[in-house]
Amino acid sequence: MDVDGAPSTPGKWKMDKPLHHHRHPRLLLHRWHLHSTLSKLAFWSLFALALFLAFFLLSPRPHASSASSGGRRSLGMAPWGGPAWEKRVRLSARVRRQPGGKSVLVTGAAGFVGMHVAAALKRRGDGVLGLDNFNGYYEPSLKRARQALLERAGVFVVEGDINDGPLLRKLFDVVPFTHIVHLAAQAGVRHALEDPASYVHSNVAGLVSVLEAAKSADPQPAVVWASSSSVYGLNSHVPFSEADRTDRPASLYAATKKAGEEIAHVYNHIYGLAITGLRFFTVYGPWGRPDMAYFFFTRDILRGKSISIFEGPDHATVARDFTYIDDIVKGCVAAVDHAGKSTGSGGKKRGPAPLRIYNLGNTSPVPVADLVSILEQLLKAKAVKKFVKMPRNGDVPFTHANITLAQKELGYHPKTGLQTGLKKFIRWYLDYYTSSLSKNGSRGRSMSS
Ligand SMILES: O=C(O)[C@H]1O[C@H](OP(=O)(O)OP(=O)(O)OC[C@H]2O[C@@H](n3ccc(=O)[nH]c3=O)[C@H](O)[C@@H]2O)[C@H](O)[C@@H](O)[C@@H]1O
Repeated sequence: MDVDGAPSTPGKWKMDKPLHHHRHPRLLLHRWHLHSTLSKLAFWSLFALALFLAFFLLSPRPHASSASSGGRRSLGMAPWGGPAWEKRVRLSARVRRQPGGKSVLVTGAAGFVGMHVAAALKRRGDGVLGLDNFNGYYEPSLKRARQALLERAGVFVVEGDINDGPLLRKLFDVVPFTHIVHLAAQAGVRHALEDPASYVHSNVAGLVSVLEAAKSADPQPAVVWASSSSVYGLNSHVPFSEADRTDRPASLYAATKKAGEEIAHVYNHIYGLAITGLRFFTVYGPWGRPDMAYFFFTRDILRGKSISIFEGPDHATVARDFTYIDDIVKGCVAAVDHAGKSTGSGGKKRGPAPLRIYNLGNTSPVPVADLVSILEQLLKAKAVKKFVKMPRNGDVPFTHANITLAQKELGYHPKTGLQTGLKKFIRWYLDYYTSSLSKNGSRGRSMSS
């Protein structure tokens, strides 16, 4: 027998196929050749199909975070590399203000927090390079508008994915970054029910990819990255302090952020990377994320569409420690300045390096119903409200940050109350979407936060 199971001699074929015994032997020989050829063809076609499928199944998935996956060509991403591209990368990352100026890679730079942090670092004279995969989790046009704003400020946002190891290595070949501010992630608590894999892809695999690049770089950068208040999960000890339990996440999103904190421990322990995790508490403000409640409540109130306000058992209010973007940016910049130094080189640890976690919240939780009242007042429009029992979707009933540690070690002092912060958001929202509608190409002219 040969590989496709065809008999090795025509005679044998003839014996195995008595129905053909009356046919001429040459005809039988011809038929056998034909059969053998077809069988081989079928075998190799199947083999090629299997290879093709395996390639697609094993390739990194093209979605997630404001920056995540290999396959940049299949994503239609701009190709990277080449002298002109390297020159742009170098120029963007060049420190303008010495001494003490930093050269920072900001992942998720076309995201909400990423754009604000990249702009703030650039403003003070640091060299800043952005990285973002511009995925379609929400309005890509909003991400492009943020990118345009950063480009005008002198920040080049490389279109690429945090899971693209060769790209990250290339960036570190071109620029010896002193810091990475890693903000690329698959955000949103409730969306994890619909696309769980995207959370693992961006928040677990993507983080590992970034830390791999950081640990191999020489010199190693210090890393500051976004964890989340959601890691407190079912913790009921208020206000939430960094010492509280975080082993009872209520959503897959929270679980991936918690996993990130453990992964950070590993890279600090084995490779001497200085790593600071920041637990953000419901960040809001101009250029925000359309998947967040304050944002889509605004849109729906203006359209006269009903909004659902979640309630706990016995109509208990659901509350969040809403934190204004400018306060968060100050916390991130301070975390960069206090990040300490990684001690390793060439993938080897040379000594202990700092590993820290800080809450960045506002310390004054506000019920969601009150958030809606403020929006109504600012928009001068009545919301069509539906009070509904909080679905089992990963949301937790309340968050409340204890920020003592960040106050003490980072000098973090949030200043903006919800009323003031939402006023700035609404001003931006109306400006952005009005100029978007008028299509005069001038939207997002200024940073309104
Ligand atoms: O602080 C955090 O760690 C997290 O903050 C937000 O998550 P969340 O606080 O759930 O923010 P929203 O999705 O804007 O929800 C705000 C509040 O509105 C409530 N809500 C949401 C949606 C809705 O239709 N109705 C409603 O009452 C939620 O239960 C929640 O209490 C972000 O979406 C996460 O990416 C981030 O990590």
